[in-house]
Amino acid sequence: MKKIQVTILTGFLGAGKTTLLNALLQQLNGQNNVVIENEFGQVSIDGGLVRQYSSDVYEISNGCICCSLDDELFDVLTELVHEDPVPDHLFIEATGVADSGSLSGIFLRRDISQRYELAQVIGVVDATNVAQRLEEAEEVSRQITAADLLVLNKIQEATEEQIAEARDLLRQLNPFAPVVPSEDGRIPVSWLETRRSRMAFQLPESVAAAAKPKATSHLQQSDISSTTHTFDQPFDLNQLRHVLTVSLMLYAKQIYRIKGVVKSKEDGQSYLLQSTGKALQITPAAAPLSTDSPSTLVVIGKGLKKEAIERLLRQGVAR
Ligand SMILES: Nc1nc2c(ncn2[C@@H]2O[C@H](COP(=O)(O)OP(=O)(O)OP(=O)(O)O)[C@@H](O)[C@H]2O)c(=O)[nH]1
Repeated sequence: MKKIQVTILTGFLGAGKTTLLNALLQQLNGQNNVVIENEFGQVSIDGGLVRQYSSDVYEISNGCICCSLDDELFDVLTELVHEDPVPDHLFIEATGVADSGSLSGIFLRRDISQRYELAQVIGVVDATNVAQRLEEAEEVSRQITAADLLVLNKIQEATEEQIAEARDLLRQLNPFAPVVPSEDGRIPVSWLETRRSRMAFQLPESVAAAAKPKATSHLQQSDISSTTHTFDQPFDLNQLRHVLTVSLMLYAKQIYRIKGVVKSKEDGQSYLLQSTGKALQITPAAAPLSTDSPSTLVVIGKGLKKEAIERLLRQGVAR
């Protein structure tokens, strides 16, 4: 029986996993691919973005699938093998703080490995900030170490020194994985061809240990958290941009990521808002994103205080 090929995308918050996934799906257009989107916040934003390129998207929000191995992920994996036709390829976008070792471990369990083959773990790295992120968040080195292929993304934004330093760090942490540079997640689709993940050769005992549901999730141990903010009133986008640009400079060590949809007072349209580090993008939403409120923003970082962030965002609401 032909097994479903699995590619796991890991990488820290905002490194470019969704961008890479969309770039790959565009190139694979017409193939029978399925996507599982796992997001850190309570509200899924990426699912809507990926759905532009794949109709078969399963969303698992509010929790890491590497921590809830017995729940939603298993349900989806069980459902997929009953699809007709059975998908050829499953892409899983892990959350930015996922433990890729545990996630890969699931595909080595005997019941799962009968129908699925872990082809590759792709680690996405932001060339402009990987050195800093390695110091700030312990998840980053684990994600890099567990990858079969490392995509060094955003190289057009990075200096030559940053790229050289990033390459050195990646080589030290993971000498096995080829490093592919990319702009906006674009890599040749040939990198997906017939591979078998290095993780697929782990010893059965270590696999079983890795894939065991843990009493406490690593998110409970991590000091990274998310807050979700919904607004019925539209925003003054210039004002919001100003407030956020200043805040991202001031709180660069606390706010890792903001993403969501905001409605503009000026033209009544919805805009996609994304920040990674100090970089902020507000662009027209290409497709309607299914959020319950006209504006929904998810903020991810360390030591976040919901009320303070809410006050800050409200400064961007149109008067
Ligand atoms: N300038 C620039 N921006 C990029 C590039 N690749 C991705 N981005 C932007 O970086 C932001 C984060 O990209 P995503 O693909 O959503 O990152 P992610 O890793 O999926 O993020 P999370 O799911 O939140 O962990 C978005 O605003 C992208 O448009 C790039 O090569 N250059």
